[in-house]
Amino acid sequence: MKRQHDKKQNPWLALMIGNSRLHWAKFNGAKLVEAWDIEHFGAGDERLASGEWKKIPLYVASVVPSEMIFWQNFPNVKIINRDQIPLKGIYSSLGIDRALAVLGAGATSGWPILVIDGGTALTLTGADEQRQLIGGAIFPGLKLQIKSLAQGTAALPEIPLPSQLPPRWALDTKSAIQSGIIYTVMAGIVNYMQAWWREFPKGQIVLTGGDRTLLFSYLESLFPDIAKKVKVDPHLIFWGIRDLVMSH
Ligand SMILES: Nc1ncnc2c1ncn2[C@@H]1O[C@H](COP(=O)(O)OP(=O)(O)O)[C@@H](O)[C@H]1O
Ligand SMILES: CC(C)(COP(=O)(O)O)[C@@H](O)C(=O)NCCC(=O)O
Ligand SMILES: [K+]
Repeated sequence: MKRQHDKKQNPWLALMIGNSRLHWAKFNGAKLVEAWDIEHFGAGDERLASGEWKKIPLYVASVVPSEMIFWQNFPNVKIINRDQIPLKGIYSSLGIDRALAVLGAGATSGWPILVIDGGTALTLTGADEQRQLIGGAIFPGLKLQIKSLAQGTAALPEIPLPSQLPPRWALDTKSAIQSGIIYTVMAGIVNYMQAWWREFPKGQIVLTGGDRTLLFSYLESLFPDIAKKVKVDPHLIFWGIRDLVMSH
């Protein structure tokens, strides 16, 4: 990527296209000034239509290939792809969001680093001190698990996620779904965390994604000592993009 702006304070935009939402950030140089999420195919951001915003460099990464077609033609767009990510051992189909989040987490918290991204899918992605991808795991995110039960059964409704840990032993359908999804997800995540710390005792763990706050509050209730060692950062992907933009 060629540097488009010599002055350290110049504005630029970052867009991460996820499977549920578009994640936007505006930077002045290395400083993030604003971040916001918008729906796919929802009301667009009217600022983008303004002439001023069209002059600002826009760095786009996407895990939804069909959405990239629209943004490719946007003025001043730089597409971010896997070849630009300074991590070793990246496999050819690794999600660019996972690669950027690990890069951003390592750049801000240090290495080895494990990122747990509670997005549409829940992903775990680790890298060691040599910035070598260790690997990770993918499973359905909280909302997707709820939706899949509602879609695949006759009697199960699509229920909301509680902001606090629900009771484990449920006596109604809504609570039973909440319990089943939340306790199994948390047990699974903690199992991965413990395996991570066995292999990398000084390794960092950072939670991100749309469900980060919920996941962290469940973690604090269930495993307070583990929660103390885990960070939460909504902007890991943007720190990864910043790392690429500022180093070129
Ligand atoms: N306003 C919202 N719209 C959609 N999902 C949301 C919202 N607020 C929180 N979430 C949660 O965020 C998760 C999606 O995370 P997000 O990081 O936006 O996904 P992606 O990066 O895959 O687009 C869902 O599981 C959902 O529970
Ligand atoms: C696993 C993902 C669907 C997660 O996407 P998200 O939930 O953030 O929208 C995405 O990172 C992806 O499409 N990955 C490709 C497969 C892989 O990473 O191995
Ligand atoms: K994500």
